[in-house]
This record gives sequence, C-alpha cells and structure tokens, in this order.
Amino acid sequence: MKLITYSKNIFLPVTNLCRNRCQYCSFRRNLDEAHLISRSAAQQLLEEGRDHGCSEALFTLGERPEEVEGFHLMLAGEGREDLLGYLVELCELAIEHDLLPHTNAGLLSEEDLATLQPYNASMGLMLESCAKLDAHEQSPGKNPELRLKHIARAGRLHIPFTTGILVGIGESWQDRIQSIQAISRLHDEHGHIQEVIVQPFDPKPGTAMSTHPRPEREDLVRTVRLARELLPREVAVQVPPNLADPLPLIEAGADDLGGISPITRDEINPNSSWPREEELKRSLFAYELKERLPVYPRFIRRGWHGSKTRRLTAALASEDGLRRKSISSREWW
Ligand SMILES: O=c1nc2n(C[C@H](O)[C@H](O)[C@H](O)CO)c3cc(O)ccc3cc-2c(=O)[nH]1
Ligand SMILES: C[C@H]1O[C@@H](n2cnc3c(N)ncnc32)[C@H](O)[C@@H]1O
Ligand code: MET
Ligand code: SF4
Repeated sequence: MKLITYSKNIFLPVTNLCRNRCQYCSFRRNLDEAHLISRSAAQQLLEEGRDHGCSEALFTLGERPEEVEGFHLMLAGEGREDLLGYLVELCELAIEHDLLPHTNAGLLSEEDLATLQPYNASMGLMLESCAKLDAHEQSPGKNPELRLKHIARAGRLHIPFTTGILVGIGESWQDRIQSIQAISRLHDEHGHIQEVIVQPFDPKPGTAMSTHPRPEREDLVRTVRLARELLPREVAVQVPPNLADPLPLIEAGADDLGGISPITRDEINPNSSWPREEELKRSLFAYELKERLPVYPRFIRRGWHGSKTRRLTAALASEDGLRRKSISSREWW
C-alpha cells in the first residue's frame, strides 16, 4: 500500500505585519490592525497542542516586519527589542512543551537563519515561482533570485527544508516546470529538501486577486505529476488537503498532506478547514495514512535537525516505533 504522510501541528501566527504586499494574501495586515502573538497566547496554544498529541509548532509570520514602522512598539509590548530574540524564545517555549518548531518567516539574513537553525526541526520558505509576476509587484521579498539564494543558504546550513510553488497566480506552464527544476537543482547540490508543496491559489475576498480564478483541478493534477517526475524520489510532493480534494492529487503522485491541525485553523487560508484524521482515513482508505514528524527520518539520522530539538526528536521518533518501521512503497528512512 502506498504511504501518505502528514504532520499533526498547531499553527502559530507570530505576526501578520509584513513588508511585502502579495496580491493574493489575506494574512498580512496594516499596522493599525496587526498583531504580535503574546507569550501567554503562544503558551496556551502550545499546551493545547501537546494535549492533543501534536508534534509540530508551525511558526508563520510576515516577512521582515521590522521594516514596518511601529513594529518595535509591538515588540516592546512583549518586552523585546528584536524579533529574532523573540522567535528564539517562542521556539524554546515550543520545545519545552514537547512540540518541534518549524519556522517560515519569509526571507531572513544568513545570520538570522543560522540563529534559528538550532531551535528548529526543519524550516520553510515557498519559492512561489521562479517567474517575476504581477502578483508580486509590491513584494520585494518574492524576488525569485533572492528566494533561491535563501533556499541554497538553508542547504549550506544543513536545515531540512520545505519549499514549494503557488499554482495559479499568473505563472505559465513553463514557469511551473522551471520552478520545480530550480528546486530540484538546489536539492541535487545540498540534499536538504524534504518536501515540495504544490499549493493551489485560493482567492480571498478583499485582496487584489479576489476575482482571479482558482486553478482547475486538472491543472493541479498535471502540476503534481510534473513535480513527481522532476523531483528525486526521496523528496515528498505535498498537497494541502484543505484547499483541494487530495485523492486525485495522490493518484497523480503526491505523497504528503503537510500539517493538519486538530485545534488551530490554517491562518493563511482561514476559511478552508482541515479534514479530521478520521475523515482522511475514510476517503484515502486505499492508502496507508501515517503521521510523521516535521523533520523527515533521513535528516534525523544525519543529525540535521536543530541541536536544541535533539532530545525531543529522539523521544518523538521512537514513541510509536516510527524509528524501525520498514516501509515498502517509499524510501522513508
Ligand atoms: O497549514 C499550512 N501549513 C503550511 N505549511 C506547513 C506545512 O504544512 C508543515 O509545516 C510542513 O510539512 C512540516 O511538517 C507551510 C510550510 C512552509 O515551510 C511553507 C509554506 C507552508 C504553507 C502552509 C499553509 O498554507 N498551511
Ligand atoms: C505560506 C504560504 O501560503 C501561501 N499563500 C498565501 N496566500 C495564499 C492564497 N490566497 N492561496 C493559497 N496560498 C496562499 C504562499 O505560498 C505562502 O508562501
Ligand atoms: N510571509 C512569508 C512568506 O510569504 C511567510 C508565509 S506567508 C504568511 O514567505
Ligand atoms: S504571503 Fe507572506 S510575504 Fe506575501 S504579503 Fe502575505 S505574509 Fe507577506
């Protein structure tokens, strides 16, 4: 039976302040409406996550919020001077609560990426697309060259990495192919890509792209097929089951469903609720559905997960025999 994996996570929106203005995004807010997660709110979510058996704390935030005037006042409200220090503190808090951090903070400097590495089991940054698109006209951080550089830097630092493409934001088929090939080349060089997300664009009311059509199912199927063909076998192709029916995409070669949360919503796609584990088990009965950690086994074996997560990762990986399980359909270990 083919193996399909997912991670049980909680979604922590650290701040929705962002220097970019992606035309599809409803997560970002202007200063007057923006928030910074408080220690106590984070703590409460982490406690709930632990109680629900989650293994991943997904920290997501706008890119370089420090560049927005006024953010330092929000930080000061939490008694901090810099965002990085606060992110490290939140990751430490997650680890104390038995949850493995996975941070996607947008573009980071080499120094900041290196600072976060020890505290994260894995990290992520979507390439989105290797093409320069209108949707990113006001988003300096979505410059594909900068994103590819960031992903390469993560590779040099041995950070197990999640990236992916956003499908249906104005890119061509050629762009999709080239984006996947670019990710594949980075993996050939550094070996750090654990999964590539094929993320369908989902129109959001109130955004510039609210009337832009969502991609056709057949286009998603073709994109997943392309990704599966162009990427080496050990790199998982991830599809979010709250944005499109996963079954045809799994049939086309997808092998991971990403983070699924029993308690928090997908703050990027707040109106698309995740299916429950039982629902997925029912609809994907022809597959072996299996929970995984936010860091894939081969990276644990190589010791690439952040040093501060070592004990927790070992404990979680051995918990239900994950460590020894032999798996037929995929090079899981
Ligand atoms: O719940 C979500 N998880 C998202 N994830 C998280 C992902 O599902 C899991 O955190 C990873 O599979 C690690 O276990 C992302 C992670 C990244 O590094 C980059 C982009 C995303 C996008 C989403 C998303 O839109 N919704
Ligand atoms: C975290 C990731 O969420 C994705 N993202 C942001 N906005 C949308 C949307 N409207 N539809 C689908 N995905 C989106 C981007 O790819 C970002 O990198
Ligand atoms: N802002 C970051 C990015 O777009 C993180 C995900 S979107 C909230 O890369
Ligand atoms: S997708 Fe990320 S980078 Fe783009 S506006 Fe939203 S929060 Fe900012």
